[in-house]
Amino acid sequence: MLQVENISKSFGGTPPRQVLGGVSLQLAPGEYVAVMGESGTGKSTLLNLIAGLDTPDAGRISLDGRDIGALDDDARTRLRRARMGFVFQAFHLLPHLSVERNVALPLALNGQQGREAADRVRELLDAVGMLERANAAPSQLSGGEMQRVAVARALAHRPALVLADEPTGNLDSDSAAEVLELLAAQLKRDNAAGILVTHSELAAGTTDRILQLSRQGLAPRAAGSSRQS
Ligand SMILES: Nc1ncnc2c1ncn2[C@@H]1O[C@H](COP(=O)(O)OP(=O)(O)OP(=O)(O)O)[C@@H](O)[C@H]1O
Repeated sequence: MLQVENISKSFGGTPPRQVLGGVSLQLAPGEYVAVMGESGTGKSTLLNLIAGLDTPDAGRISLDGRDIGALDDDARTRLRRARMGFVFQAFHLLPHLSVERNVALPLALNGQQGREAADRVRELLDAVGMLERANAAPSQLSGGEMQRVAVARALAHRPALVLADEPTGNLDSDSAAEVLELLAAQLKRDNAAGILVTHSELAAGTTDRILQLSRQGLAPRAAGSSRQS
C-alpha cells in the first residue's frame, strides 16, 4: 500500500546537511507502525515527505502504486485529501466549526455531503465518545476531547493511511492512553495503515511494530530495547 524506497533528504546551507539517507519502509493495508528516534533524526521530515508536502532529493514514495513524486501539485493534493488522514500534536481543529463540522470536513473536501456522510460522521463521533458534544465548539473541549475529535476527523473519509505526529504530546497520561487506544482501534476497524511518530514507549506499544530512525536509516527496533521513555 505504501512504499518508501531509499529516500534521502538534505536541507540548505553550505554544505547542505543530510537529514535522511537511504530510508525505506513498506506498509501493508491496515498495518500500524511507530517511528521512534532521537530528536532531529528526521521523523517529522519523513512524514512530510510521505504526505507529499515536501519532496525527497532521491528515492521514491508510492501510495497505492502511484509515485507521489511524479504527480503535479494538484494531483498530489487530491491524493493527500482522498487517501490520507492526519493527527497532529497541536490538534489543529478549525475553531469556527463545531465538532461535527470539523469531522465532516474531509468528507466535504472529497465531495461527500449527503446522508451517508452525516451517518459516517455520527458513527465516528460515537466511536470516540464525542457524539453528545457534536455541536460544541473546539474551544469548549479539553485537550483529550479535541484529540479524540481529531482522530475521528483523520478517519472520516476512510483514508488508506493515517499519519500521526506526536498526537499525545500535549495530553496527560490518561487522555493520551485513551486517544492512542481509540486511534489503534479505529485504524483496525477501517483497515487503514498508520504511522505514529512518537518519543513515548507507551504510545509506540499500541502499534503493531516499532521502527527506529537513525543515521543508518529506518530499522526494526531490536527486541527488548527501550532506550527512550
Ligand atoms: N524546512 C527545513 N529547513 C531546514 N532544516 C530543516 C527543515 N525541516 C527540518 N529541518 C531540520 O532537519 C532535522 C530533522 O528535523 P525533524 O523535525 O524531521 O526531526 P524529528 O526527528 O522529527 O525531531 P523531534 O523529535 O525533535 O520532533 C532538524 O535538524 C531540523 O532542524
